[in-house]
Amino acid sequence: MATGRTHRPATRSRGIPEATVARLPLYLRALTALSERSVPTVSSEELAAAAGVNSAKLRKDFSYLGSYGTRGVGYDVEYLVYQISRELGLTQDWPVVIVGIGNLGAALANYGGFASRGFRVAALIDADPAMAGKPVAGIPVQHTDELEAIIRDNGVSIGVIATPAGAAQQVCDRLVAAGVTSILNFAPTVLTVPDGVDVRKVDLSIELQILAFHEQRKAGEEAAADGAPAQAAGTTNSAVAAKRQDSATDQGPDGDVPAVMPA
Ligand SMILES: NC(=O)c1ccc[n+]([C@@H]2O[C@H](COP(=O)([O-])OP(=O)(O)OC[C@H]3O[C@@H](n4cnc5c(N)ncnc54)[C@H](O)[C@@H]3O)[C@@H](O)[C@H]2O)c1
Repeated sequence: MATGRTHRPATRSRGIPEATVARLPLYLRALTALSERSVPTVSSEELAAAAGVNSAKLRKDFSYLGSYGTRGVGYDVEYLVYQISRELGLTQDWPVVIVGIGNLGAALANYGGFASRGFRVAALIDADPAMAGKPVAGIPVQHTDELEAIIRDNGVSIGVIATPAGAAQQVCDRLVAAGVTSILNFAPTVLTVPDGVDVRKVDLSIELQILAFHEQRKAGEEAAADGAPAQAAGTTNSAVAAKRQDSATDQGPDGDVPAVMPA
């Protein structure tokens, strides 16, 4: 059914570049921590350091939001939290379904960080009939037979896939056909979706491979410093590492929106 991956312009319709959008959650996380400590204002340098972003880049990003701060005072923390939350669409409640309630799906269901950021776990869905009705994180698991009705009844637009890779495309197709337009995919496979559907892929093993690449390079540099012949850095992983510097990317090797930007 699906014919191609999502192609999105580098700039959103309201004129905010995708790279800026990808950094907004980093600012929000840092600002939320400041807000919890009742810090009223923050300088661009302090906030940039807390978010792990270059301060000139931060000022440029905030200019897209129309937020320029006050010279000598900095940015108003509460107002910036509100502004970024509004920009990210977090001032409204987003019902989310998780499909595949095994080790990972159950861990995600139990994660309190979704609700505190405006993502309500509306339903947990699994194909195993033995799991139907069993509560996970206080929510009874529902069978996949009910997937379409669950999406419709809860007005769900975001689906999380935590099934084995072999089932992920079929689950994705059903979610999309039922009306889901954003998918967070944890299964180690590339999903094919129609235009208008956004897919974000999370793969911790890719992150580990990138760390392995850096470990290998560090070992090579240390060996070179000790006078030994330098190890050929990244002979197996360099292509992956060069492409994937982010923790949650658009799926596919051509993912262009790093979620964690280099400083
Ligand atoms: N992205 C990451 O960093 C990361 C980390 C760990 C695991 N994973 C992946 O997440 C997935 C789940 O891992 P796990 O350890 O929880 O596996 P698991 O075997 O514990 O759970 C998988 C669950 O999916 C259900 N399921 C199977 N087919 C289904 C279908 N068609 N519809 C609905 N539910 C279905 C199973 O009944 C089971 O409950 C795997 O693809 C794994 O590779 C990704």
